[in-house]
This record gives sequence, C-alpha cells and structure tokens, in this order.
Amino acid sequence: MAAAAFQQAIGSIQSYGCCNESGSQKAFGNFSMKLVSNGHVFNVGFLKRGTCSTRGWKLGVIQASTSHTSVANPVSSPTNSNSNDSRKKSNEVALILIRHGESLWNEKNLFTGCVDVPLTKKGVEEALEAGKRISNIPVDMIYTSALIRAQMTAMLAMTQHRHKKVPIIQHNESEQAKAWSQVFSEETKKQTIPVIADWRLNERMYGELQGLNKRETADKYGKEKVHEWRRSYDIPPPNGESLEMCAERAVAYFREQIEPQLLSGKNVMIAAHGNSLRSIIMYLDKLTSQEVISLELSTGIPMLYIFKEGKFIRRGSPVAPTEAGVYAYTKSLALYRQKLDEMLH
Ligand SMILES: O=C(O)[C@@H](CO)OP(=O)(O)O
Repeated sequence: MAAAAFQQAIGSIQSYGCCNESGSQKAFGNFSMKLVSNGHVFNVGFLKRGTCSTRGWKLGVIQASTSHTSVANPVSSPTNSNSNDSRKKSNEVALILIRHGESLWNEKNLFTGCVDVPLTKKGVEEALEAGKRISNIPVDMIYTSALIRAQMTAMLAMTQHRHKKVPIIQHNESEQAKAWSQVFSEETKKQTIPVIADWRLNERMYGELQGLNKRETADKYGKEKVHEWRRSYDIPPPNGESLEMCAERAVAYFREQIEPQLLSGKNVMIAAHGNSLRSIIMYLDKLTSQEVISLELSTGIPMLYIFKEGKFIRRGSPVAPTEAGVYAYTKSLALYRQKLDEMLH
C-alpha cells in the first residue's frame, strides 16, 4: 500500500500499544501496533509525530444487525428520554477497551493470572493518562473483570472524563446486596454510569505459574517452553487456562452481555486484562489463532472501536484531548466533544 494512502487510511490511530514486559513486540517511539493483511500480521511503529512504517492494513469487522443511539449528544444517555431522537441523528456507538495499568506483580515480573493484585503508582498514573485520552468519548456502561487492578483502572480513568458522571459498581450478587445499593433519585441516576464486574473478563488463570517469576521460570523450563505457555493459543500452562479456554468464557460474555448493550445504542468501556482482551480483540478483528499469538497489549493504553451498521471498526488509541486525533474520523465523536465544550463552558 502506498505510504500516502496508508497515512490517509490510518491517520492518528495508535494501537495496540507499546512494548510490554514480555518484550516480544518492538516499540517505535510512543506506539506500535499489529496490523493484519491477507492473513499476515505486521508490526507498525509510530514515532511521536506519527511517522510510520508498514506493509499492509485491514480494519476488523464483524457481522451483526443493529440499532443505535448517538455518541453525539453528551446529555443524552440511553436512560435519558432524548435517546430516541439522537438515534435518528447518528447510528454509531463507541467501544473502548483498556488493559489495566501496571500492577505490583507486573512490576516484579511475576505470573499473575487470577491473583488479585493492585496497581503500582505507575499503574495509577497510566490509568489517569488513559482517562485523559478518552475524556471526550461517551461512556454509558462500564464492564470490568472481578479483579481490583481492572476496577482501579476503570475508576481512575473515569475521574478524568469531562462529563463527570459517577461510575457506580452494581452489586447484583444477592437480592439483599441489590436492594441495599439502590439509588432512589431518577435525576441522580442519570448522572451515573453502571459498572458491571464479572469474573469472565478476568485474566486467564495461569495455574501453577501464578506467583512465579517469569525470567526464573524461563531459566528453569527453557525460554521456548515458557513462551509456549504464555503465547500459544491452545496449550495451557500447568493446570491453567490456554488462551483458547480464556476466549471461550471472555468472548461468550462479550457476545451475550456486552454486544446487546452496543446494539441497543450504549457506549461501552471494558477494563480488563492482557489475555481476556486479546481474546476479545481476536473476535472483533477476526484474527486467526496464528495471528493472535503475536498480539501484545500494553498496560493502560485505551483502544477505541466504533460499532456502526453492524460492524466493529477499529479506530486505535485516542490521543490527548488537546491534540488532533481520532475526532477527525467520526462526525459524531467531534459533535459529542463540541457539545461537551458548550456544556462545560
Ligand atoms: O502474568 C499475567 O497474568 C499475564 C499478564 O501480565 O502475563 P503474560 O504476559 O504472560 O500473559
């Protein structure tokens, strides 16, 4: 593909993020991403000013039928009576995916899996930075895993959102928990964002590797064996989940619980984990089990998809609010941002 056409096609997209602790993806400047073209996966690097190198590109799409509400009206959430009007104006919704910020065990280079470890100070900063990047993107519903590092990331990111709605964790684990966490003002409810935490978005269960040091494990069992445990599609680590097993529950959850929300017009953010998100991206971008092997996600980098006319269109990682970026791509997002400006000034 000619450089100019490529630039035009991708503009400011910066995804799937930069090099993470595995070191298996090369980072160029601030961002790098994997692109898939004709069954091939390419590393694409982005220097700070957007210079790039690549050989091919494909937007990920899936088939579905849909009706949507607008991303353009910042005061119109799907719970708001204006949602039918806005549905007429625009039929796109936003889907944001964020891998949690750095955890204390990412920092120590330990296999973490389903062990519930909080963020480091750097992880907190990454979550706040992610929040700045998505501060002009509408969010009506938030899904997180059951693990604190994903929940901290979602909550910290939302402190930066310009709409200033309050994210509230839904406690549906028992009738009593549900009753005791009710909100009795419709007006207040409109200013909240439901947060649904579910174990099916958890990191893949790493079995007997949980708590072990990644480098020491590679020294003991050999680099190749450990790479196979970490990145093969269908080979599980001892007594743990393979990516395929993780995908079975994470993608099923996405399809059963999250897709219907997108179809009904809600803008959704998902804060989850390296492997649960890799499996969801595999589904959204229709990656093969071979292609997903080399997909790496960085901590704290948000990725934006637009769901429009039954298709998921990957837009990349939104840039900071002061810079030109993803807004150039969709009129509805630009309009949403403009309305936020008007509302807040
Ligand atoms: O330890 C883990 O739980 C995961 C993510 O940090 O590691 P990996 O990179 O091997 O998937």
